Amino acid sequence: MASFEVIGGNRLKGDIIPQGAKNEALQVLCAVLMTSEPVTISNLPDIVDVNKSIELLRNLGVKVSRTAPDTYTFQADNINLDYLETESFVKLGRSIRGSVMIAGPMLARFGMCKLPKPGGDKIGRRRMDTHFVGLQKLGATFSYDSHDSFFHIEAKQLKGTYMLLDEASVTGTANILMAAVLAEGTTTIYNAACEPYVQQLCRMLNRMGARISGVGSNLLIIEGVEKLSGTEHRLLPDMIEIGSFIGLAGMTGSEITIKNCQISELGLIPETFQRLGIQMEFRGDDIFIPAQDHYEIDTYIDGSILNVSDHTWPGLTPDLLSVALVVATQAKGTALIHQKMFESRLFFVDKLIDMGAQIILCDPHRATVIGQNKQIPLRGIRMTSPDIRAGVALLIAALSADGTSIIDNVEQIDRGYQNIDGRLNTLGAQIRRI
Ligand SMILES: CC(=O)N[C@H]1[C@@H](OP(=O)(O)OP(=O)(O)OC[C@H]2O[C@@H](n3ccc(=O)[nH]c3=O)[C@H](O)[C@@H]2O)O[C@H](CO)[C@@H](O)[C@@H]1O
Ligand SMILES: C=C(OP(=O)(O)O)C(=O)O
Repeated sequence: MASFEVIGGNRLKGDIIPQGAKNEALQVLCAVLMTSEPVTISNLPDIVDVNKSIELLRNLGVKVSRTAPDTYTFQADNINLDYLETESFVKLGRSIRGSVMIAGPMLARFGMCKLPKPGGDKIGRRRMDTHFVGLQKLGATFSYDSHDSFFHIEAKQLKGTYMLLDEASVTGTANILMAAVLAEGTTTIYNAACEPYVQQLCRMLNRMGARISGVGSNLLIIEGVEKLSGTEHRLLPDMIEIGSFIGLAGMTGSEITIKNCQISELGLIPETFQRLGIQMEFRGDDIFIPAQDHYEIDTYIDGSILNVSDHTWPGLTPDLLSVALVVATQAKGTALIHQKMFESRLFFVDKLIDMGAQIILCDPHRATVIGQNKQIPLRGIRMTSPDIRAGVALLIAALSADGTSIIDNVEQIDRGYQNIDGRLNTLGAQIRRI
């Protein structure tokens, strides 16, 4: 198990380029299975989850060639369905969330898919019903083996239909959408997720010959086509990494420019951090954050306490609430952090409390944070990263703290942040991998 030793208290300075988006990568990598022609994807981050997805594709028989450090060409013209029966598939499938998104493409192209319950963060219940109910509505038959947690789905011919999803699941929408693209007739998906990840997947599929309209809304209409062709696709910058860097800059009083952010795709993320008191300027497509000795949390118009909560897109993504929470600990003022979607994502506040933060965990979903206005800095301690975003929030806390911290289990952070220690050290951080 790897750890970071972090010497806190340094101000960072300089430019940083966000990596390509992890959660978009996991979707579009599965979409290469939709055609026998070459698909080139660029701006792929070199992170554990993406590399595991690529390994999964390679093991399925996809030809993979790396043409630049962040660019790969994939050709799924000779898929080995027997791989789905192997131990290697079970192990790899269980280790990442993204593996679930092979279901839609495999079903559409090969009439079947088997897959183990996917991995990803342990942040509460992560049910898969929306995925499989949607695929069943397209005509697939489905079974689940609770002994080995295996899903099995098959269909001779998928048929378009109308469906109203019971929740706007991000990966569920991607799965159903990919199956519907090659179904016979028209599919309407209402209450579809519309995160930039899903929008990018739709744009990529349309370039491959799909006929999807309503992109960016929660009503997708898909006219089925017989086959798709190859394409080239570039990932958006990772909006969660951009939000993490904004929080890092505010918390450590650093002057940082985050380059090429595609600001128009960030939704409420910049505004959320502005309301927590972090100043920023949009300079073209860069976000400049000036060094700030103090920052103050906004209140509502009537003076009541700010509530930072997640919502399906275009609401605030749940993946940034841990960072927002840590930022609030050193602000002037009080905020309620309300994580509506996941019930086990706020427990990491124990570590922040050990560092000296003033937080009341009201229940598994809500924490009240009383900011210290940087008058009492956090103290460095030893802690373990429970999940990817709590891990990065703890790293930000450690970088702002007095003294040295050790963060264990940084494999969680490595799942989604490319060379985070190296990149932050070039800005003046002191992080050592031990
Ligand atoms: C690989 C990937 O892309 N992972 C992301 C994806 O996971 P993933 O696609 O697995 O998450 P889902 O969108 O399916 O759902 C996330 C959680 O929110 C709940 N839920 C969801 C929609 C809804 O309208 N109401 C509701 O309560 C679900 O029951 C579940 O507990 O989306 C999550 C929600 O943005 C993000 O945290 C994950 O980083
Ligand atoms: C929860 C996350 O990822 P995953 O769905 O891969 O566990 C995340 O990216 O914050």
